[in-house]
Order: sequence, then structure tokens, then C-alpha cells
Amino acid sequence: MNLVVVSNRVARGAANEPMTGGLAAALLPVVEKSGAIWVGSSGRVRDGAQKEPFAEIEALGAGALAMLDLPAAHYGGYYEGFANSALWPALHSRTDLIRASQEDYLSYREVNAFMARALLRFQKPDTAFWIQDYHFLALGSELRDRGVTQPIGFFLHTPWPAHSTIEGVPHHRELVEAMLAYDLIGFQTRDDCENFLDYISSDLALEIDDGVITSRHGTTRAAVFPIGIDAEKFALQAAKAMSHPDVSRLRRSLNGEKLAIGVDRLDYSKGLVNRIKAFDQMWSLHPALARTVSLLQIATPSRGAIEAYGNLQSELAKLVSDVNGRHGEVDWTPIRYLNKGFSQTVLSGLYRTAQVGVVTPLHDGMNLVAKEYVAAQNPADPGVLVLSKFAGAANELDTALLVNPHDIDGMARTIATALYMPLTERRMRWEAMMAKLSAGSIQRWFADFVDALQETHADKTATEMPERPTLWPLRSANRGGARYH
Ligand SMILES: O=P(O)(O)OC[C@H]1O[C@H](O[C@H]2O[C@H](CO)[C@@H](O)[C@H](O)[C@H]2O)[C@H](O)[C@@H](O)[C@@H]1O
Ligand SMILES: O=c1ccn([C@@H]2O[C@H](COP(=O)(O)OP(=O)(O)O)[C@@H](O)[C@H]2O)c(=O)[nH]1
Repeated sequence: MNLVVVSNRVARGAANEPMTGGLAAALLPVVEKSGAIWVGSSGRVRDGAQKEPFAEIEALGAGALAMLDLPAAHYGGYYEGFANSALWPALHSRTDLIRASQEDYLSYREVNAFMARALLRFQKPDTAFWIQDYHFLALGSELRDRGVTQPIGFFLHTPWPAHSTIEGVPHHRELVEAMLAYDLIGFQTRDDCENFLDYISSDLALEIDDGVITSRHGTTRAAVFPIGIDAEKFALQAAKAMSHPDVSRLRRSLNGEKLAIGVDRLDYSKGLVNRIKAFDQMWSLHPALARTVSLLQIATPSRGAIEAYGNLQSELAKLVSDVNGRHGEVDWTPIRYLNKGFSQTVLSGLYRTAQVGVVTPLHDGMNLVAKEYVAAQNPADPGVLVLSKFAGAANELDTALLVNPHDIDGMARTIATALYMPLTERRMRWEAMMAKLSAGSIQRWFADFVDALQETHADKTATEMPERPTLWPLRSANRGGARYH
């Protein structure tokens, strides 16, 4: 099989560069090994690109990376517009932040159609396409309109909310109908998958049988594939990173003080404001923790051209400075707040240095930082993860200290509990989480999805062509790998 993976953002192979976002960070090592072609945006735009898609192609492990210049006239309306100002807020249950114009929607559809045209050059008889994320909800349908009959799968990295929330997205019906051109649609969690199926029955009134939807496109399977990390590799990297100059400098600066760490894109879905308020509350309620524990918060700038992100950046800067002003001392800064990116190598050492990892999104598809924090810990003296129950990762990391990110007092109490937790309990909780991370690796996620896509397409082709039964692959017995809904 010749696999073509498509996403808006792609990652280049530089291990010492910061990765922007979990999708690119997660996909890089597995796509590299698989020999697939990974197609995405180059981050550049080009006038007249619609007529002639331009791709810069470079080797990526056994495969290749193809980076496309997207059409200049539509890029803003597609990326900052419909994808990140209409779909993203809705998918994260922030309908109050939806800003959508008809022009942005048309640009979004144009870029989906442009990507479909660009992909045709990578199509071979044995090609399977695997499309990633909400930037390309309509790409499968655009490919089918251009005669593609090969397997096309889709994976959503974000949550899929309640159907009434999706109804806040202009053209929601048209978009979800277009999604049914995919053979297989993967979600991070069972709740996301159930919400999607609920939309299908309530808004589209389509028949669903055991996760399989029947529509004018034929059948589409919806299933759950929680994304993972390579925990063993991350653990080795973290142990080595302790001698990295940035990590050594941090350790020296602590003077025996405990450290909590947060690492997030500067995004309203990540619950940063509530987190800072929880630390403020904790230092107010437990004065003994002032000077003995500080927070290192890395908030990497993200989607800065969008108003809601600019507003959040100002709000956070003011809040952090206010909290530091009230609790700080001449020789102690409560919150070390950094608006820049770090390589995963450095991050792994920073995670291992911190006694508490704080991951408190209001909604998050998975949250790989939570998984990376756990994997980076010293097995003999592991730190404690404080994790929002609204992150997809909470399904697997259920022995973390789970919190409600809307309950500031509760979070303050839980962070204090984490700081005082005895070693035996820390080890017990950490070992249970590590076992889950090893079982649900990124390699497993990739293989499960690709196997399920091939199987689903083969089954579908067999049922849709009953007159030629012997020419089509037989359905195999339970493949065990894919966690179908
Ligand atoms: O590409 P950007 O606009 O800079 O945004 C970065 C990525 O953010 C989102 O990541 C999601 O995928 C992670 C991996 O599955 C998951 O852990 C996290 O919960 C999601 O938020 C977005 O979905 C990606 O498309 C972006 O590339
Ligand atoms: O300075 C940074 C901040 C984050 N990351 C990486 O970005 C990803 C963030 O993924 P997550 O799923 O937590 O959230 P997303 O940003 O995708 O919503 C993780 O792999 C981090 O290691 C990074 O390499 N450098």
C-alpha cells in the first residue's frame, strides 16, 4: 500500500527545533518510519497557486514530505478564518467565539478543493489517503468528486462536541455530509465518537448500525483511536536531557524549591487563566507554599493574528504580572512565564525537573503534554500529574489527580495535595499511567488506524460489489487492533 498522509501543519525532521502542536509532533516519527508521503502546507502562500499547485518535496525517512504553497487569496480565510475562528471554537465548545463570514467559508472550501487537486499527483492504484483534522473536513468529498475510489480515512485531533454546539457552525450540515465521503472517521475518545453519531441521527436522520453510517456516499465507519506517544523513547530522552545546559540552569536556579510546570500553546482551550488563578489561590490559602514552590509556565504563541488569541495573550500577561506582584519577594518570583517554544529534548528535561505537571484544559482532543510529562519522570521519584477531566488524555491517565478546571478552589487544593504526596502513592499512580502509555503508543495508533482503514474499505467494496464476491478480500476475523465504537 502507498500511504498519503495529509495535514495542514507538517513537521520537518529537526529534533532540536520546537514543535508547534501535538499533531505534527506525534506524526513525525511514525510517518518517517512508515515510508508514507506526508503532504501539508509549506507555511508560505503564492499568488495563482490555484492554477498550478507548487510542492517542495524532500525525503522523510523511507518516504517524503511534500509542502505546498497555499493560494494567497484564500489562506487567511481558510486558516485564521473558517478553520480557527469558526470550527476550532465550536469544536472546543466556545460558540461565543465563533466568527464566520461567507467569504471565509468559501476560502475554506477553495483550499480543500485545491488540496484535492494537488493530491491527485500522488495517487497510484494502491494508494490510501489519510486526512488529518478539522482543516480538511471536506477533502474526502473533493477527492471522490475527482474520481478517487481508493480508501480515504479521516482522523479528528480535537473533541467533537454535542450536536447543538456543532449547529453553531455555519454550513454545519453541508460539512458533515461531506465528511461521509470518508470510509473511516477516527476520534480521540468514545464521547467524541458518540457525539458525532448523535449529530448524524439527530441532524441528518441517517441510519447507524454498530458505528457504521449509511448515506448517499455509501457507508462510513466511526471509531475511536486515542493518539499516543513513544513513552520509552521519551523517557530515555528525558534522562539524558538532565545535563542539557537549559535544564541544568533551571535546576541550579531552584535552590531546593519545588517546581510545577505547564506547557501549552497560548490557546483559550488550554485553561491557562483558571490555572494561574488556582496558583494565586493556593499561595493565598497556604502561605507556607510561597517561596517553596513556583510555577514554570511555557505558553507558546499560537494563531496570533486571531483577535481571541491576542486578547488572551494580553489577559494572561496582566494576570501573571498581578500574581507575581502580590506574592513575589525581592529574591523570589512565583511564576516564571515564557512566551517562546522549546525543543522536545529540552522540554523532556524540564518535565523531569518538575515535581508537579499541570495540564488543565477546558476542552482538549487528547493533550500530549500530559503524556509526555508522565513519560519523562524518574521512576524512582516520579512527579504528580494534575490533569483536567476534560482532556482526552484523562481517559487513559485516570490515576492522575483529575480536576475540574472551572473549580479554581478545587484545583488549588489538588495542586497542594500533589506537592505533599508521599513517594509510595506517587509511584503507584505513575506506574499505572506508564503501563497505559506503553500499551497505547503512537506506533500502535498509526498501525491500528491504517489497518482499520484498509479493512473498512475492503468490507465496503465487498458489500457494494456482491456480484463479484471472489475477487474481493474476505473480511478477516476480529483484527483485535482497532477499537471500534
Ligand atoms: O497548527 P496550529 O494551528 O499551530 O495548531 C497546533 C495543533 O493544534 C491542535 O492539536 C491537536 O492535536 C493533538 C494531537 O492529536 C491533540 O493532543 C490536541 O488535543 C489537539 O489540540 C490541532 O488539532 C492541530 O491540527 C494543530 O496542528
Ligand atoms: O515549546 C514547545 C511547546 C510544545 N511542544 C510540543 O507541542 C505538542 C503539544 O501537543 P498537545 O497535544 O499537548 O497540544 P496541541 O498544541 O496540539 O493542542 C507536544 O508534543 C509538545 O512537546 C514543543 O515541542 N515545544
